[in-house]
Amino acid sequence: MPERIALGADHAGFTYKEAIKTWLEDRNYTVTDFGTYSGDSADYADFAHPVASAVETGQAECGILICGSGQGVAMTANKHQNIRAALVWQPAIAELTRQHNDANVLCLPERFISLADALQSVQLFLNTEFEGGRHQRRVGKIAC
Ligand SMILES: O=C(CO)[C@H](O)[C@H](O)[C@H](O)COP(=O)(O)O
Repeated sequence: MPERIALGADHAGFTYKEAIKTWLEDRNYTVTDFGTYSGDSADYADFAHPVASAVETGQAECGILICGSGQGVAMTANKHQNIRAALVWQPAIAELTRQHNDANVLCLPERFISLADALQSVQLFLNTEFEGGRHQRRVGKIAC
């Protein structure tokens, strides 16, 4: 299970990023926080690229990104090779995207998910194994 987590958000994900960071640190995860560091308006790509790069290079074992809808950070992170960034809007999807997609970046929409569901999604994302098997074959076909 991952221990080193890269974290990032724009202004619309800042509040949940801070809550998720506290949740992770309370559980002894090693967190690298790539910002943003306030609620001032910011551009999601400026945080999604560094998080995706950290996962790509192995600095972090997985990433968590938050913006208003989750879409901007997911689109940005998925531009990176070997990144499978999953937009998650309820906890069951977090579990499923680990089991079936071997997702390595969790993308959350702060404006459309409760904090309780976001934290439960983080917990499931970090503690669910990839099932492999037929899913490994399918994941292998994603990269182009
Ligand atoms: O990428 C997004 C939308 O697809 C994110 O939700 C952003 O956080 C959002 O666009 C920010 O919007 P704002 O009006 O600048 O607060």
